[in-house]
Amino acid sequence: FAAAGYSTALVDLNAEALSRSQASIGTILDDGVRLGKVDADAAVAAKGRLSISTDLAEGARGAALLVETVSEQLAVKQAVITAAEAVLAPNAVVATNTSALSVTEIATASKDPSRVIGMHFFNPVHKMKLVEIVRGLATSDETVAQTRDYSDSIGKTSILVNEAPGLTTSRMSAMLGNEAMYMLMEGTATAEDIDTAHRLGFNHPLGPLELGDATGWDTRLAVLRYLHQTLGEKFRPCPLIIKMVAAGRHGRKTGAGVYEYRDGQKVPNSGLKGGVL
Ligand SMILES: NC(=O)c1ccc[n+]([C@@H]2O[C@H](COP(=O)([O-])OP(=O)(O)OC[C@H]3O[C@@H](n4cnc5c(N)ncnc54)[C@H](O)[C@@H]3O)[C@@H](O)[C@H]2O)c1
Repeated sequence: FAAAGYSTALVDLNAEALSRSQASIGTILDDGVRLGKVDADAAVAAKGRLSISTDLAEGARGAALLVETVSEQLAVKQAVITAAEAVLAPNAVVATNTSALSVTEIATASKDPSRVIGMHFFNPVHKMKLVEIVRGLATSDETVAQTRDYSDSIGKTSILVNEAPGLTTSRMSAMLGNEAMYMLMEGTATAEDIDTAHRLGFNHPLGPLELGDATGWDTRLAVLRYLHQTLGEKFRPCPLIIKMVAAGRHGRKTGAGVYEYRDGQKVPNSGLKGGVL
């Protein structure tokens, strides 16, 4: 937002997280200048437009747009929205970056739920073009249009999702990862070949098994269980995922998932063998 010309306030209760964020945004802009993607003066101006604060009332005062990205807990998000609304500009758009919570439910904390909407960004945010805009039950057409304009103005491509479990991206990604694990479990192909098939056959930057290792199969399993509960049988978690999580093979972060990792690097030919059940 700061790079696109908006006066931007970054708010967090944790002062250390705030300084780290400000420093990392500075590094991203400096790298952009070095790579010739960002004009040097524009980078200086963007840094100048970014302020940090541990005080929500100070950071949000008079703002036309709030994008809350606090911890993925309903009560925390609702409390932030209630507090921010006391100081935001009249008719401000209140956006939530939630990945899995209900925008409709978050909006019940607002004095005007028609102004509340989902604005779901993807990591790393400065590189990833997509924003999923999520319409809750009460979100107005005007709020959708304003949010689309904000998204366009920062150079993102937005899609509109009528609130549903897993939106579009998490739902498809969960299905793909689950199916890949069923194939591995059945011995259809090796882990390496299943990932290669997706990278070379579909031009996916990562195969579904290495992506699951990066995301963490514990997180994946939680998402699948939620989708199974809300959307039905087709999302039943693959038994191999349940087994791997029980064994502590959560992925990169535990040093092993479908593959093994040494010093953060994938060990060649370390994929779980097919037909393991
Ligand atoms: N991590 C991702 O890749 C990703 C991608 C898309 C969306 N999201 C969503 O973004 C949100 C944040 O995700 P995260 O992974 O950064 O979470 P996180 O828990 O790592 O960080 C949350 C931050 O919120 C701060 N915070 C908590 N309560 C606060 C309060 N009352 N006021 C101000 N700051 C407060 C914390 O200090 C912390 O810095 C979640 O809703 C998540 O679903 C995350």
